[in-house]
Amino acid sequence: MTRKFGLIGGGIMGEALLSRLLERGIYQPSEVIVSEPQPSRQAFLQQQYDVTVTIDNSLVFQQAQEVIFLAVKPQVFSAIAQELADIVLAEHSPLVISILAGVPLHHLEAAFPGLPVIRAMPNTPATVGAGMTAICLGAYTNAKHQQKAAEIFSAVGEVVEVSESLMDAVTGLSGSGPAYVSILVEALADGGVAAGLPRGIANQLALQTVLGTAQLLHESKMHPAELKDRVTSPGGTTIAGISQLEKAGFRSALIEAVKAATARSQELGK
Ligand SMILES: NC(=O)C1=CN([C@@H]2O[C@H](COP(=O)(O)OP(=O)(O)OC[C@H]3O[C@@H](n4cnc5c(N)ncnc54)[C@H](OP(=O)(O)O)[C@@H]3O)[C@@H](O)[C@H]2O)C=CC1
Ligand SMILES: O=C(O)[C@@H]1CCC=N1
Repeated sequence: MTRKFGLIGGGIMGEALLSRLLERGIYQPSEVIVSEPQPSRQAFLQQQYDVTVTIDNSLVFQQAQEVIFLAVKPQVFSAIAQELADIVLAEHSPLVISILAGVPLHHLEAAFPGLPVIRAMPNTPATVGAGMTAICLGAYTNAKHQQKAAEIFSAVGEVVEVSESLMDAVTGLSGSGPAYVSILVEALADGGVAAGLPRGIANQLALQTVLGTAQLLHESKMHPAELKDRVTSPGGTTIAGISQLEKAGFRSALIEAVKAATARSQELGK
């Protein structure tokens, strides 16, 4: 049986990628093997996607001819590297793609000697095809590997290539960003409830405001400051709200959040 795509770690991000790759026909279920330790998760992945699921990472490593996709927590990376250390791949040289926060190319390349490695940082909107992924290329990659990674991550959203020195900052911004934006949506809705709106309507207003604003910025290519100015009437409601945001350090809180997440990504790679 020829497997092309091996996924190590069938959790949130692994499944997000897998589901879109299958949906897009980039891989057929019979070409995919997934390793996952949790029995209930194994059963779910097998039933939902009709892929081969195993508990054995070495089987994935040995069988996947084209891509080994690492989607485990960074904290289990060294255990997996040890587990796979003695396996020699004689007949194929798969591209290893890692989405592990913080784990640098030189650690990945040491764990998979001689194999082409790409470090990537996607985000959870990948689940609905609206992801943002940054990739950086390892020393043993060529244009074909670059194209393969671009094909995989294009299936779940937009892709940019950056130098590795920027990957921790990418992680702090777009990798972690969906959590910050979710808090923003939740807090906006809470504000609406505080101002007297029923919860359901407040949630709908908050979500559509964030979605619509992002879409408008995206489609118009308008600078965010310009859109802010367009909303803000002299002596009006918006400037009253913005004054409060500035007083509470809203901008600074977001800047510091991205910096803290970047620093944590750097720590995870040590
Ligand atoms: N969540 C996010 O928004 C993003 C996450 N990432 C990165 O993606 C990676 C995965 O994150 P996420 O999907 O959120 O995490 P999850 O915990 O949802 O997924 C990890 C999966 O790996 C499984 N696993 C644990 N140990 C092993 C092992 N030894 N061999 C094989 N599988 C194993 C876990 O099983 P079990 O649950 O039983 O432990 C789990 O199903 C992380 O490195 C993270 O930094 C990158 C971008 C965004
Ligand atoms: O929180 C984390 O560590 C991962 C990496 C980016 C998003 N989630």
